[in-house]
Amino acid sequence: MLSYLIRRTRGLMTAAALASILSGLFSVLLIAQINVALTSDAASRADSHVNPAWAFAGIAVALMVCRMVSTALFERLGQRALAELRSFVAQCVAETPFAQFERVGSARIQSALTEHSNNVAVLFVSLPVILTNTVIVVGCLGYLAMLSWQVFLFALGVIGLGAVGYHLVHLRAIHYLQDASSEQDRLFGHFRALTDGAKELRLHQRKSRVFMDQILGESVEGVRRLRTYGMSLFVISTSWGQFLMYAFIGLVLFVLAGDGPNQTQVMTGFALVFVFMVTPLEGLLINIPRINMARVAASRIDDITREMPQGQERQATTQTTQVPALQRLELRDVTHQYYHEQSDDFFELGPINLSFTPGEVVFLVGGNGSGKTTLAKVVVGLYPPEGGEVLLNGERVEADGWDAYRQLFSVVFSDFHLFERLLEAPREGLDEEGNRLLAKLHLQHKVRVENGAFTTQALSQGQRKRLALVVSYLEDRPFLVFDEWAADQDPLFKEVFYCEVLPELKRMGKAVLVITHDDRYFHLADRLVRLESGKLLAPEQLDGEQPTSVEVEAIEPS
Ligand SMILES: Nc1ncnc2c1ncn2[C@@H]1O[C@H](COP(=O)(O)OP(=O)(O)OP(=O)(O)O)[C@@H](O)[C@H]1O
Repeated sequence: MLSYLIRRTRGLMTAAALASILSGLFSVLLIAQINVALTSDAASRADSHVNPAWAFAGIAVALMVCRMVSTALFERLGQRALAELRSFVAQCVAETPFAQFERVGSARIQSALTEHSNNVAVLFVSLPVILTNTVIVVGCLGYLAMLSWQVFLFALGVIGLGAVGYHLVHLRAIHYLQDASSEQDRLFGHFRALTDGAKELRLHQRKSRVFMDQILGESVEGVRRLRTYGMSLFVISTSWGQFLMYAFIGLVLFVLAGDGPNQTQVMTGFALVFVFMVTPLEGLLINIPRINMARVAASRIDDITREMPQGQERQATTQTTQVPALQRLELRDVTHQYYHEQSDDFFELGPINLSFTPGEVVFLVGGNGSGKTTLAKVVVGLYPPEGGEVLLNGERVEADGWDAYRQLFSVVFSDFHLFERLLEAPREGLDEEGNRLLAKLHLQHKVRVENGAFTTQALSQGQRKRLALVVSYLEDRPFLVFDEWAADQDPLFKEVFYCEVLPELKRMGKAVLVITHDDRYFHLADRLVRLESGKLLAPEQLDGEQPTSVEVEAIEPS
């Protein structure tokens, strides 16, 4: 992921790196200039071709410009990286098969979109510091080599010793940071429970306490502890590096210095360069951990996006597929399986044999957990069948055809989501048509459609479901699916739904699949199919008996 981002921004990155390196070089030149000014006498200053004051001023201005350019460019790169990462993860989420999306889970996705992406972007803020400071440290060492090669070799030895210690501690620190990232993914799930379960938590003191202290609290604490361990190790290695630095200065000044000629000049040069080098070295030691944090975050994003393969879903966001015509839709021996990790067992749907035709209203009934919603997801192509096949107008839907296939359907799931805007392509009269439907569902005084958006969504759950019904009407797809739509409607609207809306959809030639428990209205179905433990019951077994997987044919209204 990091190398991908760096590749994507190669031009800007090279310019920013160049500016950082130049600013490091100018810093070293500046210190050399100061040292010359401090240690040279008036005669040699007069001999010099360039006025030292002007040279100093020129270098200082060049340094300022390079610093400004490098920081501004890297800041820009950081924001661009953040935007690219977020778009990339969002794209993966939008394009991955739905079952895969469910397996990854929204908590990890949230974590990737926020915290991990931020940590990667921080890298770009740290990079100029690291580059500039590396050049300063290397430049200062070079300058030291010019002053005294013995001291230079000694300095290299000390830096080598520091690097080994630093590296060993880092490996351990990264291990802690990786554990902290995994815990943080779980923490995002708890944050979601904190907001989604706001009502339940307020109603139950004990539940709230256990959740806050043991679940959320322990997770927050876990992230804190692991991050603290990791970062403390970084601090230890940073302090170790600083100690070595001062030990080195002490040894050079008080042990290695000796009493040679020009000793004061050499000593002044050493002291000046050392003191000048301390801050960049500290900057390096502080910013290197950020690179590691960014690496850990990037590898988490890699893991998450790798688990969301793209491919057959790709067309979803890159092109608009024509809604195919519907003459007949058939499921042949279709199966789908859920694996439950905790209990190590499976829920098996099917084999299912079922067909649908336009202008037909099919009711799907069955007990809780019998697999109705799962079957609806299979019918609409959210779960392409693991076994068996789906035939659209007599032709098998192939792996690359699912995205086009899904465009047949408009669904109101029981856990539906209402987007703020009506996202289907704007068309003539969309607002008027929407407002007509709102009036039909007695919502005209609460909400209106204006410029392709609902004026409010602050409505009751039942009212919001009516809005979702309006949306699916407006989408005008050939096949509509309602998952327990009427469950939270009052009797008046149940009546409107079953006795007006469904017959109207039938008249319009739509195929309709209605998941329902409203046995009062079962007689209105053209066909009733019943699921039990993932299997369709044969029509003659509707009053009980053994489930089998057979084609379910029309049941005459009783
Ligand atoms: N995303 C999922 N991952 C794993 N198992 C699931 C998932 N969704 C549903 N299941 C399992 O599949 C079975 C059928 O669930 P499904 O939601 O299809 O039933 P349903 O008939 O619609 O139930 P209800 O009437 O309560 O809505 C359940 O036992 C459930 O545990």
